[in-house]
Amino acid sequence: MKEGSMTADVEAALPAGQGDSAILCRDVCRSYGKLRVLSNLNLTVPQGQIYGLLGPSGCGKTTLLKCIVGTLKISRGHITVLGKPPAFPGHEIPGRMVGYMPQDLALYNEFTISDTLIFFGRIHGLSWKETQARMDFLIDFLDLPQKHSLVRNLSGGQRRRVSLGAALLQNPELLILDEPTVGVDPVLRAKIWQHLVEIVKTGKVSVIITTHYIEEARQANVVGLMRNGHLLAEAPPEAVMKLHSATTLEHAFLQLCQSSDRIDSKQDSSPRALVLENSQSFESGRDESRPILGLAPEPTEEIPKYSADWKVRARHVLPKWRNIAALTVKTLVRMKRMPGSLCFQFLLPVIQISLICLCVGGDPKGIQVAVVNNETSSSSSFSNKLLSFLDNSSVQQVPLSHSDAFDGIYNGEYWGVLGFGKNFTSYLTKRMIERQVSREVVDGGSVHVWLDLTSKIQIHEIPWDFFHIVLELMTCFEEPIYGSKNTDFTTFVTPGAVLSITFYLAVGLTALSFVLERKEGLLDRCWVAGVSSLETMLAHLFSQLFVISVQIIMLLLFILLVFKTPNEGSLVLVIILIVLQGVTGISFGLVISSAIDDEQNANQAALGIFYPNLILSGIIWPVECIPYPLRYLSLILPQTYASESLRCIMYRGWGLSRMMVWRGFAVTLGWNTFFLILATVILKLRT
Ligand SMILES: Nc1ncnc2c1ncn2[C@@H]1O[C@H](COP(=O)(O)OP(=O)(O)OP(=O)(O)O)[C@@H](O)[C@H]1O
Repeated sequence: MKEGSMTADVEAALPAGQGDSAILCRDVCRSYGKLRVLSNLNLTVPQGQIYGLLGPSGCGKTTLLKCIVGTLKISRGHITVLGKPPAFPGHEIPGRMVGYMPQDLALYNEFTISDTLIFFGRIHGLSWKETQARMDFLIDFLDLPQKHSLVRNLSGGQRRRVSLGAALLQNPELLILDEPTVGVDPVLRAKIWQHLVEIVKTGKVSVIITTHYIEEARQANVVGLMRNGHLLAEAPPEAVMKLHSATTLEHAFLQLCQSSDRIDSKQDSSPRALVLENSQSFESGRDESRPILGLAPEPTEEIPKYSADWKVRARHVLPKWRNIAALTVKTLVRMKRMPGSLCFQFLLPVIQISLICLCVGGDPKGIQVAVVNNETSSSSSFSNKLLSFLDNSSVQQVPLSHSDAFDGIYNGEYWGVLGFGKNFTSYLTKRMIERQVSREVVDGGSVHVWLDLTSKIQIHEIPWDFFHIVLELMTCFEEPIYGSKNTDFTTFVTPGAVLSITFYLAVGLTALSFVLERKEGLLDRCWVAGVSSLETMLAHLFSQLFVISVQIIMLLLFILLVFKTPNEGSLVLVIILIVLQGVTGISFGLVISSAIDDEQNANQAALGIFYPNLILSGIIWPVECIPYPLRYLSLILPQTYASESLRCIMYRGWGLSRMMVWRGFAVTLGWNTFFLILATVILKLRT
């Protein structure tokens, strides 16, 4: 009887019907994999009231709040927030209508307090004047330090207050605060509650707040006790205490939990007992979705149908430049606050290309070769003439006796031994004059070469020099059609290396961007403020474009002016192709960043593709040398045709009318579009 009248009290205290509710959750279910966190949950937040959501750690409060603001999708049921489901086209939830303070601090550490508030002000479309006025109020109200203080230098409690300030900034109609009073001193805690009580008085603002300090929730108009993913009670705090004759809210909740445990154990142990209990107690055999205390959803409650015309839907999908600008400025401000890292990013490509130009493709120097010359030392002897042809900057000739030369090569002192017989000149002359000579003449008129072939690159230079001499004697090289006679390996490698450096630095710049922001709750916070996945992508693209533009300018200055790499073609085409490759790198980094949650895995993914891509793209060795099945793979990679295209522009002076040139641009643009769409879709699917 007592309980029956109490339920009536509760019903009178709570507004009924959807029209009066700020938030309605009906039969809401949400799981993480196999873990069911919200189970047929029903919750009603009355309009213009404070709703205290209480419950033990891990019961699903944060998950519920994320579903309410639309950053998590529910697997069943429906949620209405301020009249429409979250993320419904044209609805400003997520957006300006909701102020969300997540449990994580979700603040940019490199920002000052004023940067933080200006950033959120921009996203909410506040004017400069409005933002400044609200900032002054919040700094005073939340007792914050000077507005130019960096967030990373604030104490834990101060950071929480900045986070609360960001949620209150735009005077939202709905405030969702996940443990705003943790780490806040009792005086300020009281002040925050007083502020919440004041703002709901107008009847236009509704608040849902979670807290671990159960007693402070007595100031809420309604409290909801959550346990195991559903609500045990939903009623004004006084009603909850009265029902359990408790003097404190904490005590009342303890009793509710115990009643709930008793029911659960009875249900588990005996299905028969359940039937018996059903007729005796209002608690037993209870439908999980119905709270022990409070309003249960009306069985006849209808789910309204919502619709939006195509213009609203289109506007909802299209990116807002205001948000892109705010996010781009945010990234640039963060970069400015890390000058060391920015300088490193600008210098790294120059260091890399310089190392490639200096260390790859040059001629070997100072290779020690033992020379055993058994001919007389006359300068007219063929052996001495041949030896004088050897490039002495590459090969350092060490005249030795036969035994010393072989001892030296066995001890690793020399890379080879060149031997000339006693009668080398006369035998060689005979070989040249006579058509048929004996084996002895052939042998005596030959240069004998013994090599240590463990270092191929150096030793190949020795027979190459002889080969070269013969070639020079026998061949008449006309002027080359493309390139120069002095073309070396560095010239071949440089265009591909420039593209590859630009691509990988861009991957490195972006691969961690979402990973860290997601981990710190910054992505969620921005989404609740109304930023879309596409806007996040585009903003990252634009801000990173600034970095890669500086990198590309420095790279080009170095390769063209310092290392004198030839460029016969249009510099504009060269720049466009390199920038587009940088964009490919950024968009690939965004794919990694949106698909992977963990820094280590994101780093591994970025590093893992580096080497195979470098080898397969024909950057350090021509594609024509790659075995066939792998060659097909090579051709679809983003840098294979692009490197070829850049070489054609720079060394052949070709333009876009040539297939080998436009093909590189087309493939690069194709990859850019694919990666950007993929990253946006992944990011959207993962919220
Ligand atoms: N991203 C996630 N992936 C898998 N499980 C998760 C994830 N987020 C939360 N959970 C699990 O869901 C359950 C509810 O978590 P939630 O953060 O909603 O609890 P809570 O009531 O807010 O806890 P607290 O008061 O400690 O913040 C926990 O068991 C948690 O481990």
